[in-house]
Order: sequence, then C-alpha cells, then structure tokens
Amino acid sequence: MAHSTVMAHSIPLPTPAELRQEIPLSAGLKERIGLQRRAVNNILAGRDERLLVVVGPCSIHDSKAALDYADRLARLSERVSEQLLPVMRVYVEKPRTTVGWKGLAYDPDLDESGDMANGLLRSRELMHAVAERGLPVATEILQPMLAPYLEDLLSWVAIGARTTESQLHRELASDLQAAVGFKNATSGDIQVALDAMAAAAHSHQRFAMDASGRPVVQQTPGNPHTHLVLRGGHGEPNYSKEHVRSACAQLRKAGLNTRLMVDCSHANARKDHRRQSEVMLDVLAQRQAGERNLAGLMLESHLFEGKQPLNPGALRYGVSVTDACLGWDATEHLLLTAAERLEKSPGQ
Ligand SMILES: O=C[C@H](O)[C@H](O)COP(=O)(O)O
Ligand SMILES: C=C(OP(=O)(O)O)C(=O)O
Repeated sequence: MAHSTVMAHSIPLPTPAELRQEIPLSAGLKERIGLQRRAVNNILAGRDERLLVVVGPCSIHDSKAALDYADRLARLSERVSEQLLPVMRVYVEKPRTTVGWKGLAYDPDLDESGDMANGLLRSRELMHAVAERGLPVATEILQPMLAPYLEDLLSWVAIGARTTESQLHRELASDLQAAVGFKNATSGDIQVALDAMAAAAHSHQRFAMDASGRPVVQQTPGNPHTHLVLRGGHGEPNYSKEHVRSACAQLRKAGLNTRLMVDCSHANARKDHRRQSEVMLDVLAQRQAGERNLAGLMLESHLFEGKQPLNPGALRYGVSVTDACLGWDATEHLLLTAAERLEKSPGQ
C-alpha cells in the first residue's frame, strides 16, 4: 500500500452566503428558474407531454467551451421547445470508480492543486451564466456540502449510480427544491433507486450547513419530484421495452412515480458514446408505440466527439476529459430528429 507523504492542512472556503453574495441571483432569474423547475416537474408528473432531455458534457473542465456549448443548446432549445425540454448538464463533480480528476469544483486548474475555493466560484459562475442564457441547469450532487452553494441555480439534480444507496444523499434529495433523478446502481439493481425515491419523499432530520456555514440540525420538507433513471449496469443495458415495463411495474407496486428517464450513455451504451444514438432512437420508438412512462432522456455530449487524456498542456478544445461524448453535430441531429418524430405522433 502506498503511504502518502502529503502534510495534513486545511484551507478556509467561503460560506454559501458569501459565494451567493458574490454571484447573486436576480429576482428575474430566480423567477425563471422557478418556472423551469415547474416545467420539469410537470413533465415528470405527466402534465406536460414533452420529453425532458438532460444533455451536455460528461464533466466541465473548461468554462469557455461549456458556454460555447450552452449558446448552441440555447439556440437549439428554441427550435425544439414544442416537443422537448432540454436541460444542460453542468457537472462540476465526478464520482470516480477508483481515483481520477474529480471535477471543476475540486480541481479547476486540472493540476491536482485542488483550489476548491476557486472551484466553487467557477462552478457557480458557470451555472449562473448558463441559467442566464435561458437554459435550465442540471448537475449531479456528490458532496452534500456543495448543495447550499449551488442549489438555487438548479432545475434538475442527479444522484448517481454510486450514491443512490447512500442515506446522506437521500436526505439531501429530500431537502432539494429541484426534481431529483436517482440512477440505478452500477450493478444494475434498480431497487436501490426505488428505495431512494421513497426515502427522499419523506421529511428527515439531518446534519447540514446553513448559509452562514454553521452546522445545523435541519428538518427537510421531503421531495415529491423524484424519479428513476435507467443507466444500465454491469456493462448491460436496461432500456429495452421489457426493462422499462418491468421497472414501471416495480415502481407502480411501490406506489412511486412511474414516469422515468433513460440515460443513453454509461452501461446503456456499453460505454461506447456512439451507441447513445441507438439507445435514443429505441426509446423514441417506444414512446411512439405508446409507452407514456418514458418522460426523459440523458445524453453525454460535448462540442467534439470522444474523449482525451487530461494533459493540461495539450488539451483539445471542447473534448471531454472524462467519459467519451457525442459531438455537437450528432447531438443537434438527434434532438431535431426527436422533435420531428414527437411532432408526428403528438400525445404519445
Ligand atoms: O460519467 C461518469 C463516469 O462513468 C464515472 O464518473 C466513473 O468514471 P471512472 O470509471 O472513469 O472513474
Ligand atoms: C457519473 C454519471 O453517471 P452514473 O452515476 O450513472 O455512472 C454521470 O452521469 O456523469
């Protein structure tokens, strides 16, 4: 076992209130985010038949490229808004299988210097800029402590495959105002996500941090806006008609929301980003065949296709440094195809 020679040290961070003061939400933006959250919730509740599409880079490592992506997505959103509600993935934390770069919030300079104060600032700045472009913002919350710094900007939150079973994340979800999608486990087990939905719907007393950074006992309200995200498991997909029906039957039996999302990436694409199109087209065909429980899709997409090693001196612009992504052109084509197909079969 390798022993660390790094000296223990601690560096103060801003409080959530300080960061929110530095990058405040205007009344207009706050109102718009409230409307976007309601639009997401309406889709999840079946009151709006549009398809929710959580789309964007696997992770953010370059804010400029992320905003370039946001500009394109904002323009595309206007064209597809009758059939789709695109929400941009602004993922600033990455859960790792073992070790690896953990995201903009942890290491914004990509050099293991771990400047988390700057990471928090850049994460909030970026989410704010994406929201100002009129796009609803999605992220995975991995570190519950980060929620008070960012949650006012979020319209949809993922609890990832590696943390859906965690009580701390379920308690966190029960406090969020945004809708929360719980992924099935990396093993493919979906029961953990159903348990998470039931737990998050409840009120909890939890250890939390208030806006001033003070530890508090918090009573959460419970979150009624949760849903399952099928992401495949153990390298095997779980988006087929049979998988969707079986998941819905389990959700129904448990008295939970049967409207769910398919993550077209990860094990559903067998870790091959190009297969995301196949998954998406299959899900669209299921919708067109009358499967009303398919409320949303997730795509991992960046400006350019594929991925690259994280080599700070030699990074290609707009290419993922974590999971491989679809490029913009393929993404645009897929979203336009989806809108066109859903337009032809309204009400499906
Ligand atoms: O999309 C996310 C990745 O699959 C997840 O963060 C795990 O990544 P890793 O296996 O490269 O660590
Ligand atoms: C980490 C992710 O997914 P999962 O939790 O399904 O592995 C992700 O969507 O970035």
